[in-house]
Amino acid sequence: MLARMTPLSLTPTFSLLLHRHRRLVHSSSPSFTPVAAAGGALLQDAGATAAVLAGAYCLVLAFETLTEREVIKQNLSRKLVHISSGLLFAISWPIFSTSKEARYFASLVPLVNCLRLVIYGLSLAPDDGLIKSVTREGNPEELLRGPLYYVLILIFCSLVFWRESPVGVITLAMMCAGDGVADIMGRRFGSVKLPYNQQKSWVGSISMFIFGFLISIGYV
Ligand SMILES: Nc1ccn([C@@H]2O[C@H](COP(=O)(O)OP(=O)(O)OP(=O)(O)O)[C@@H](O)[C@H]2O)c(=O)n1
Ligand SMILES: C/C(=C\CO)CCC[C@H](C)CCC[C@H](C)CCCC(C)C
Repeated sequence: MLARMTPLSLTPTFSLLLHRHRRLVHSSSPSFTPVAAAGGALLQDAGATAAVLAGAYCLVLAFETLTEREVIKQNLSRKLVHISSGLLFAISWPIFSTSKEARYFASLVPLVNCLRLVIYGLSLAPDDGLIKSVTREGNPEELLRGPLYYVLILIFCSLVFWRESPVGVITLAMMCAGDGVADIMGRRFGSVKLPYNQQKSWVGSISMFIFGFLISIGYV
């Protein structure tokens, strides 16, 4: 089934962006050279990395603030960061250039967040806000489990699959939307548990597949 899917880079949205980008580069510079194009791509990727890094920082900060002001509970904040950060990260991929290096620039965003989690997870520096918004019980060591594995998967998907294969975005859709919604629905309506795992419910598991599938279709 995957083999028959249109590669992400060739879907209408992506090819339109690519076409516009090429037209812009050619029309704005009559003396167009490959060196100028490479410089343009580098600049575009550096700008996109800075913008997505700022977006990631603001997203975590927004949830820190909401949790600190007790607008939402810590557990809900953690799940909402879980659902939104990976999905928004994948949505940001088209703003990177079509160069070979673009995926390395994009993966800098989860890499920086990975370093952040390691630094605060090992308590090398304090960051109560981050701990409140992305952990379950408020222990710094928790940053080194779920959140750290999460950003490692973001790095892996951007480096290995990038926009060339739908496998990366499907993985992210299942991990972010599927797993996140399973938690929210399962806790609320999941009284009937799976026979082989009393921690998971039928409602949670079915919601995971439905939401993961729907978001995957949206991306592909
Ligand atoms: N298939 C699932 C998955 C989750 N849940 C509900 O969601 C809670 C949290 O599940 P999960 O996200 O898998 O576990 P966490 O320990 O929170 O793991 P993570 O760090 O990945 O969020 C479970 O206790 C359960 O109530 C469920 O009912 N059915
Ligand atoms: C709470 C989490 C997992 C546990 O289930 C997720 C932790 C997420 C990180 C702390 C922040 C990750 C940010 C992303 C790399 C980039 C988001 C970019 C976007 C444009 C907002």
